[in-house]
Amino acid sequence: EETTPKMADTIVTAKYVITMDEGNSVLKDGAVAISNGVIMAVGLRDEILKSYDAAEIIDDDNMALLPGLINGHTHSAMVLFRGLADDLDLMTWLQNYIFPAEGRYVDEDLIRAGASLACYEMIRGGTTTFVDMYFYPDVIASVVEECGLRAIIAAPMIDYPSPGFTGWDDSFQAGVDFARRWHGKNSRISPALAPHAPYTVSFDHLKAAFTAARELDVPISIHLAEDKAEVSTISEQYGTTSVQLLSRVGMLNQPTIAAHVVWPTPTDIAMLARSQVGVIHNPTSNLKTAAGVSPVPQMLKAGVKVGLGTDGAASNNDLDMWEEIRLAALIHKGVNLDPTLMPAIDALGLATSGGAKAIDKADTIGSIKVGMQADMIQVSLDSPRLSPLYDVVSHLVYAATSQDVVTTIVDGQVLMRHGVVKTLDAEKVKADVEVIAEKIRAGQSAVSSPTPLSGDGAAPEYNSNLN
Ligand SMILES: CSC[C@H]1O[C@@H](n2cnc3c(O)ncnc32)[C@H](O)[C@@H]1O
Ligand SMILES: [Zn+2]
Repeated sequence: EETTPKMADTIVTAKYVITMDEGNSVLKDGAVAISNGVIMAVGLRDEILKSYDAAEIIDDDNMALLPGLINGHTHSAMVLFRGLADDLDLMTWLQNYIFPAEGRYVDEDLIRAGASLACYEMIRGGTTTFVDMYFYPDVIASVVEECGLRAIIAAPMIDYPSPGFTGWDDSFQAGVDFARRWHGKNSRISPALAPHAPYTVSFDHLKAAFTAARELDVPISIHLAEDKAEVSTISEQYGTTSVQLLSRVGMLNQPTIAAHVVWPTPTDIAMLARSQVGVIHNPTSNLKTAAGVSPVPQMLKAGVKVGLGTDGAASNNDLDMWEEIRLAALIHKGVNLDPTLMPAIDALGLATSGGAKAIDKADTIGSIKVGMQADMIQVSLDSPRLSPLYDVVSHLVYAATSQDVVTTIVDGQVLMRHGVVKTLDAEKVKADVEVIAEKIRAGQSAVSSPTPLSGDGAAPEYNSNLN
């Protein structure tokens, strides 16, 4: 008996639909119907095409369809500092090179150009949600509004003079104002507060950020237990660990996105497992700065929510989540001498369903299920390097690259099709970046050596080269 097809906005078909639902089901010859930015049906291709009609039908051959990737920690506009300072330990990199460069060059123009380049790179590579922490968050939010991505944008708070701020008081006030302005303004943009790290924000100020976040009903984003220098500093200053310091502050009982967590103690891991903290693993950045390797399998076993991130492109040096997925699948096998750790599906989970849990958004994104937001990507399986195919998840984790992503959809809106980003003009993005890069080149050639720290425990010299 003929029934009238229901109307959808878009139907996307795929040879494999990798749902990342509770059972990690993979649907062969499947399809998804989207209406008003939400997934209204998931099923077999023939059934969906019989039951639904749509203005746009994306019915390409040989595709994997999966949830859009979630980059749980980055500093988008730092793409402008890509390659500026490499092969350094974290604190030397940060204090002697990056903080001074930020003091010298970061302004609204840099942030607009950098965030646009970062969003272009993320859409191209299949990232649909990112968690950002950087200066001028209103500018970042306006770029995200225009390009169609989804983001948690955390306003920076730090005790030292930094771009746009003379110190804690005005960074705190600006962060609170930002959160108020963007709360509920755009369903794709969630504001957050970002006290930078336990070693750059005092105990009282961490407490103030926590109290404000609770009152404003927004999450916290923070760097935590990243390297051994931080472990020593916090131990000397407070006689405890960074995780337990956050516990004293009360932050473990508040939705908190904690980046890195390379050096948790067993007690820290048990506390994190009972907390509202999501940990974001940043394997490339941690390797490059020689911070170490986060004990992710141990945290997952204990029940900690773990997602995946790139960190900024100045320590990565790109925003490619496929590289992070592969590294997360490989590195823990190697350091633990155990090939069964981090199987492919678990590594993919860090960037999708698990990442959504870590950033407290699992009820809306991270899996392909009826009622979820329509954030999904198509990966072409046509490349010779993906042939032959026996196990699609194995190929996505161990063989695919960001260049294999051909379609990126957020909130039902097609941001990239056939590998062409539709919401940002690549030529304009590159031209705008080049204007800023020229200023940075000129500035760097005028500075013969990095700004040194003026002594043990000196404040980061953000503004040392301003004026
Ligand atoms: C206050 S805005 C964010 C601030 O964080 C700096 N940053 C970038 N990467 C890292 C990292 O791995 N650890 C600590 N801080 C980092 C960035 O340069 C900004 O100053
Ligand atoms: Zn970071």
